[in-house]
Amino acid sequence: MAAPGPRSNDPETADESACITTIVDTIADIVPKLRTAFETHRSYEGDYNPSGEEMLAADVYADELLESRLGGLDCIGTYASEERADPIQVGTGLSIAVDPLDGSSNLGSNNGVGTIVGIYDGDLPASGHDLVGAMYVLYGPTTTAMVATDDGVTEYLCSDGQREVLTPSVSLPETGTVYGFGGPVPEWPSAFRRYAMSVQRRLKRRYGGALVADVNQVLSHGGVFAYPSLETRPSGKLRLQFEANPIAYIIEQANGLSYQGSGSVLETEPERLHQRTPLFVGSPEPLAELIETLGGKATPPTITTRHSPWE
Ligand SMILES: O=P(O)(O)OC[C@H]1O[C@](O)(COP(=O)(O)O)[C@@H](O)[C@@H]1O
Ligand SMILES: [Mg+2]
Ligand SMILES: [Mg+2]
Repeated sequence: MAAPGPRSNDPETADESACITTIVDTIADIVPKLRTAFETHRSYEGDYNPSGEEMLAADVYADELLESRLGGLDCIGTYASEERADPIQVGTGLSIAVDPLDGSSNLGSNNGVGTIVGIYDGDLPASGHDLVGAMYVLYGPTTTAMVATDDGVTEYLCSDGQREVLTPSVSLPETGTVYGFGGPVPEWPSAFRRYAMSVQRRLKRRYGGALVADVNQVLSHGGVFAYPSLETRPSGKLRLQFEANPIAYIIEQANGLSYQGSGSVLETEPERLHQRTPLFVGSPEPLAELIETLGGKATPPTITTRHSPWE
């Protein structure tokens, strides 16, 4: 068995734990407002975000509401969002990187969308190893929140501005039953295509076009999510700071694995705030097979977890 990864996420301090709790409570409180905005902010505004994507009115609304409420917390020093070119200083404390509305293109078709928050102890762009916590909200038939700290992953039901525990300790099964792969098949790298042909014989296809909703399927049933590099997107589509790092942290804290082509997503060198990365996350067995197929060496999660699948 290969040695564990070179670095681990430092356990968060009592202040960081308190800050994470306040962030989660604040987001639970604004969920009803966000859901209402999804009904009334459905048009494209003609403005483009730093990744060159046209923003929905709901993208802008969610970003402004999250900036005002999270940026107003005493424990937050920096607010950054995929909708803004640069981070903004809002005080002293932790840095948060937010995808205010993930899966925006699903709003018009009334499919699942989400919000992703990475909570870093360090200046942005930061390493995944600077994460002290991460969460996502999934706006589906019900609204749920998946919250990861170095104590593990807890799922909450968000209702009427409150949250209640739904799953106290989320842990991925060794193999699972679903897969979701993004991007046009003809543009996949040949090694990934070989892997996909193999996996689809054993797992059920679950792909809906919103990272949070697709990853939540994997966390619920076990399996694998992938958005690989493409011919037209050699660095992949998903953003490291706002999407890949927080999702990889949640998955690894739930005893799964993440990979980006040469190692754990959390090992990726942060170069630019809006840099993109290939993203592979999921249960240990399908991820180990994927890593080997892509020419890598499956190693244990890079963050120490209480229930490491490698013990
Ligand atoms: O439309 P595609 O190529 O399937 O890409 C889907 C991916 O793009 C995204 O919608 C990008 O996120 P945003 O909507 O926040 O820009 C992801 O949620 C999803 O995984
Ligand atoms: Mg997104
Ligand atoms: Mg978004």
